[in-house]
Amino acid sequence: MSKVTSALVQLSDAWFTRSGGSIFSTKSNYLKPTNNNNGDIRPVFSSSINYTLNSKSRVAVIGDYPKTDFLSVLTNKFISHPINSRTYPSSLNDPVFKTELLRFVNNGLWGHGAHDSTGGFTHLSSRYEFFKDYEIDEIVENFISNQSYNSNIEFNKDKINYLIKNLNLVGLQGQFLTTLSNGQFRRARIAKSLYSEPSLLCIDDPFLGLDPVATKTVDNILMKTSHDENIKTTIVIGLRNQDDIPEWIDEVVIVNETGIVKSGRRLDLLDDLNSLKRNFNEKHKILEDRISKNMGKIKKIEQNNLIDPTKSIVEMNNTTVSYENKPIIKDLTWNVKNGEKWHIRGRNGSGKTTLLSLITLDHPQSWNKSIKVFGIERSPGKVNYFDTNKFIGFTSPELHALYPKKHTVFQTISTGYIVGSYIPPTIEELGNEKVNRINQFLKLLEIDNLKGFKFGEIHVSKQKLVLLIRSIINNPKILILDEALSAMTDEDLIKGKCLIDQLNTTCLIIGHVENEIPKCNKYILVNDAKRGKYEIGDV
Ligand SMILES: Nc1ncnc2c1ncn2[C@@H]1O[C@H](COP(=O)(O)OP(=O)(O)OP(=O)(O)O)[C@@H](O)[C@H]1O
Repeated sequence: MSKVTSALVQLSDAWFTRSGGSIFSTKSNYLKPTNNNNGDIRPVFSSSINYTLNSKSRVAVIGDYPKTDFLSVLTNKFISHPINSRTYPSSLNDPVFKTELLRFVNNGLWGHGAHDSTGGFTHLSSRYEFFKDYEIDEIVENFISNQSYNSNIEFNKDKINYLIKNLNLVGLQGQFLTTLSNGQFRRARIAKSLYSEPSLLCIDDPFLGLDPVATKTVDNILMKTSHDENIKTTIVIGLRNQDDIPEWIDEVVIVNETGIVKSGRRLDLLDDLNSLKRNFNEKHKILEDRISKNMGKIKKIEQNNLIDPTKSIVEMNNTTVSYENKPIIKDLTWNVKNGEKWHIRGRNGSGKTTLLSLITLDHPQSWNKSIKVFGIERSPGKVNYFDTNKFIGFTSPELHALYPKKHTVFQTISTGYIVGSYIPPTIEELGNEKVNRINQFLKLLEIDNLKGFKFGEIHVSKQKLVLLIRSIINNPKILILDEALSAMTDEDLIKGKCLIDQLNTTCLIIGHVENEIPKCNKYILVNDAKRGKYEIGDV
């Protein structure tokens, strides 16, 4: 019994549903939930769960998307059946007991618009200000300490300085939140969660979209917090089967759709963890073969996309972009030829997204005569937003977070035919040819069964696949993929990569994780430590 006293979460023969339903008898003879395909009342896992999470234990939950479900179970997001099969210590009645789930991708189920699933805000750089539907901006330091909304709460300057230093946010404290890069914003969100010291903090994919240095930084602070007995927060992280598990993790819980497959000390389960990775690699290979064969058919759809490889598509000639006199892009001379596939490299905050937003005219400083896109100089009268973007396909974390969740998958893809609007055209407006093309892509990627589902109702990974199809549906001359394949499941990732590999469109690709990057033949390294010096080469 002594363990129970240190238990933070206790699951005893517990079943879970995403929302309330009447599948359980209200009497004591509780019924096993039926898999009746009836929306939310299906159980989250197909078997019951027994598990104890002890206070200050260092745990990683490993699995494909069920790991997110398991973290949701721990943080009280799902309903337990019977109700008392999940218990927290008596301190649950204590107002300071708090659980939090931090996620970096919004699946649209728990949040809308610029709000994300944890009630924070979705990163929305100034480059995409036109997406904003209400004012969300605030200073980084206030965001972390929650000052903007409650200036009466105690402000612990030492703690904030410690977090800012240890999450490498020095110099950014006074910057507006919406101006942070993706990686900077994710670190700020981790700082905010750590600042509020919840009793239990579950972080799903804590290293998502981080460069190797930032990954180490985040790893370090999570390790320190986990070991520091003066900080009451217990940290649980969610990782995919193929991810490396940090050494400071003592305990792992391997999950799949059925529930817990195995749990125990990390060092005792090394064989199981290695076999998960091996399976992942083998499955990856088999899937790659199958999908790439299937994807060959895309060539047929794309055959009229003839390309002259000698033609320049993007030219920058000594281009400079500055924020408050601080250059982010400095004297850049860059030439992208038709059909080339570029990997845009560089650390978080180095300026990769800024660079690409110059091309789409999303950046206020894109009207710069040193830039030519499709051979046309950037000056008012010569180019306009709509004509330029007619030929550019685009997907990014910002677009994903803010994309309306209420349209069907088919409608979502159909908006790829329209520049600057997210209102889907009618079938009549689309016409047969476009309707067929959408259907062909849905079929090739084996997601035609999702066609009528609402975008917000499908899994995050499938949402990313849908946005990828949306970005290529109008046969773009330039395809901009900003972290397009991150946070995808194994199978969807391979599908996404194979799809991009088959296209002969010019591609500009941002991605930090090697296996999430489609084949590229060129790269440019944006180096924030050496502004004005760019490494450009063949891959
Ligand atoms: N309006 C602004 N004022 C000041 N700094 C800004 C502004 N907008 C962006 N920045 C800074 O410009 C830099 C480049 O941001 P950008 O989003 O292009 O980086 P990135 O390389 O794409 O990063 P990540 O890999 O994290 O997505 C960042 O350091 C960011 O804080």
